[in-house]
Amino acid sequence: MTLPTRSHRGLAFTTLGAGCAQLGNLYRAISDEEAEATVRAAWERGIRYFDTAPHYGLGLSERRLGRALAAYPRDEYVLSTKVGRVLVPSPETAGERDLANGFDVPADSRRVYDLSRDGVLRSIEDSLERLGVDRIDVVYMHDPDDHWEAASTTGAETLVQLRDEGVIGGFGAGMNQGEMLADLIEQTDVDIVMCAGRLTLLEQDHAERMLRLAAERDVAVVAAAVYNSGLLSRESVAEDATFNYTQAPAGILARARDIERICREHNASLPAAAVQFPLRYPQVVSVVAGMRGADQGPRDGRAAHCATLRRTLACARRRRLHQGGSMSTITSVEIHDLRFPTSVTADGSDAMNQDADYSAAYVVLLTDETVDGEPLRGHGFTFTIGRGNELCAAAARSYANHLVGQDLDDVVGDLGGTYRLLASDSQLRWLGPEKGVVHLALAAVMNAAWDLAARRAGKPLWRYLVELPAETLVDALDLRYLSDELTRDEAIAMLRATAPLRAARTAELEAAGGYPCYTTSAGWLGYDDDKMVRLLREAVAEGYSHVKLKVGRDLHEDRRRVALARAIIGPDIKLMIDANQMWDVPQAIEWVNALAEYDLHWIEEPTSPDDILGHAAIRAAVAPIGVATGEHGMNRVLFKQLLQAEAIDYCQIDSARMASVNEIVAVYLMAAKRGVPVCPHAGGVGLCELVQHLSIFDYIALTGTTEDRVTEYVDHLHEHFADPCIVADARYVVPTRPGYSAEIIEGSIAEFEFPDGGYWRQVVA
Ligand SMILES: C[C@H](O)[C@@H](O)[C@@H](O)[C@H](O)C(=O)O
Repeated sequence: MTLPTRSHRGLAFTTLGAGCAQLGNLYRAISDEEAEATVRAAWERGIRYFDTAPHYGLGLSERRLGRALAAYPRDEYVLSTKVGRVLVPSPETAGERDLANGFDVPADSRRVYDLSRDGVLRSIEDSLERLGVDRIDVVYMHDPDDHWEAASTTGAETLVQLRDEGVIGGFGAGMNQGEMLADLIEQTDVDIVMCAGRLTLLEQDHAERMLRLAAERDVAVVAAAVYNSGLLSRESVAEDATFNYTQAPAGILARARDIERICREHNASLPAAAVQFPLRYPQVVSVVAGMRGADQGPRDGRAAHCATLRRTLACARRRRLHQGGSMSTITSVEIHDLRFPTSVTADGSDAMNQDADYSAAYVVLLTDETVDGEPLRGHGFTFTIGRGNELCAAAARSYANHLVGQDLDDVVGDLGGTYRLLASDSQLRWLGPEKGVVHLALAAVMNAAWDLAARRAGKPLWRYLVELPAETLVDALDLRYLSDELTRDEAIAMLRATAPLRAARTAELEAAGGYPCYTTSAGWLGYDDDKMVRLLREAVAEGYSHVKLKVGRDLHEDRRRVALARAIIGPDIKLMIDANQMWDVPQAIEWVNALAEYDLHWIEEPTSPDDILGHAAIRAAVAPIGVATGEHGMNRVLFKQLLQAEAIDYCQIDSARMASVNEIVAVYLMAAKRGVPVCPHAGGVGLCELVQHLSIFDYIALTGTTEDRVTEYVDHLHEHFADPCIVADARYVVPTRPGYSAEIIEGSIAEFEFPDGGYWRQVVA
């Protein structure tokens, strides 16, 4: 089995390559057997890219590597060597050792720098012979720092010719600097460059231009000396470690320790992170690391989630540039498992969920910034109904930890990047993907990130979204897997089209008293008739035009309750029913039609939330009663299909199940394109606080209408929020305070934290 490969111009490089200077007795002599065992161990580890040079031990490395590789099929590995230093016999020094150049070999030849046509041809001919092969895949000009003229003319021209003749697969240069490599990419026809010690955890500045040009010109990059000659090669940075071949200066040691700490916080090994780091650049095809002995050399090992690590390290670097000064970061995260005992009073009860304790896996992102003297924080949560909330809390911690230590500008200035950083965690993703506990947890963390962004901007979330440029908002969205339904350009065009209308729409909505809502508060299945009737009467008095009842346990009972409700609310108020996934498709059709005489507006969640075609079948069979679903819609792809299959009349996104604005606005756009009203789900703790922002955004930035649109409202638990939603005259009053209205007050956390909050301790006692 080989390590993963990255291909470039027909050559498949394993992402880890073996640097073979040690085979030439670098610093100390090794035996031929040891050399062979080293190569064998690399092969067994899956390495299929080997790099050598005449310079390494005056040809010894090439000879040993050639002998060891003869055991393997030539087509199965990539081989590179170098030109520039031509070896010429030196009988006068034959009795000495080559230690001045770092190699413990007899100095029976010497190096003459020569990138003339003859020099290059001779060097390659000798290398072919020493390696015992008939072709070399890649030839690098070796350290041409002082030989620009020859490298860019005769050197490059000769190698182009050899490439055309098929003697070599491709060519480039290998150097300890980025600038000249960039110049070579710009001015010659190189295929690949090897950059040593300048594209590492500690150093990237000198590689920036090279990387940019390599991307533009489709030139591959190999990173070498990624430990900066020792400093990053051990789990802990040693006091006497070397940096680029000399004793590491104090400043460099401090930076390396900084990185060591960050690695530790991300549960990553420092050497593994050093090897992984350059591979984050798509231009990099391989990291070449030195090998010695069968048991040594680089291992893929325990690497961090690299995207996180990379961002964190970039942040650490910027912090140093700011000299510890003005930069703000996410300093820590708090996670709370909050459970409110709603099952005691049957609030929230339905046919499927009879004893819901409305719960929140609540996330607070803490920063070292203040706004008007108050600490800036981001608050978010996902909603569950009790048991299992601890799983969401644990998963939320796994995600939120990625953000700790990150620059606030990075996190809130690029919420698309932040989302991708978390959603693409290559290990957590496996637990979904994009569904279940991990996705709920992602929703909690991203809700907190959006809250943070809006608070920092000093705007309520709806306004923050409305005022974002179309491209910026679209770049924050997750449009992956949606392009067959909605392209980036379409999304931008839709948002741009409403830009001139937004100010007027905002004023209209405010003048109208806010966004219309319906109430479910009277309709919980565990309420007796008296309570239902009382609450329905209150709803009518408060001006609701729509109310919803839970159904689905007993048809006989449902007929009785629905008839009673209709009698109380009269003929004009729209009545919706909600079965919370109780039925199979035929049963749903039968049951709904048996209640149809009570003039129903929609049937919600008639069957499995995943059954797209089932919803379509029900819709066809119960029309004109509409079909609504979505509170258990796991992700944007499910909504895409519900829309494509024309399976729903009302789209009920859930603000704490899909991964926040990044996913939800994508669904809003798809629904708007198809003309399907979005009527968000909000039967839970805190969901009303969130969805008001989304509905208002929908009105102002997308649809401009409230026709046939109502957002759910349930009158529970708002007292626990620092900025509770306000509903008056059956409308969500447009919120004005900064953020996503997601903050839960300290006292409620102390009381309802599970299992140690005041309330729960008392229950257990
Ligand atoms: C268990 C919950 O209260 C659900 O019944 C609730 O979310 C409901 O489905 C709704 O539509 O509000």
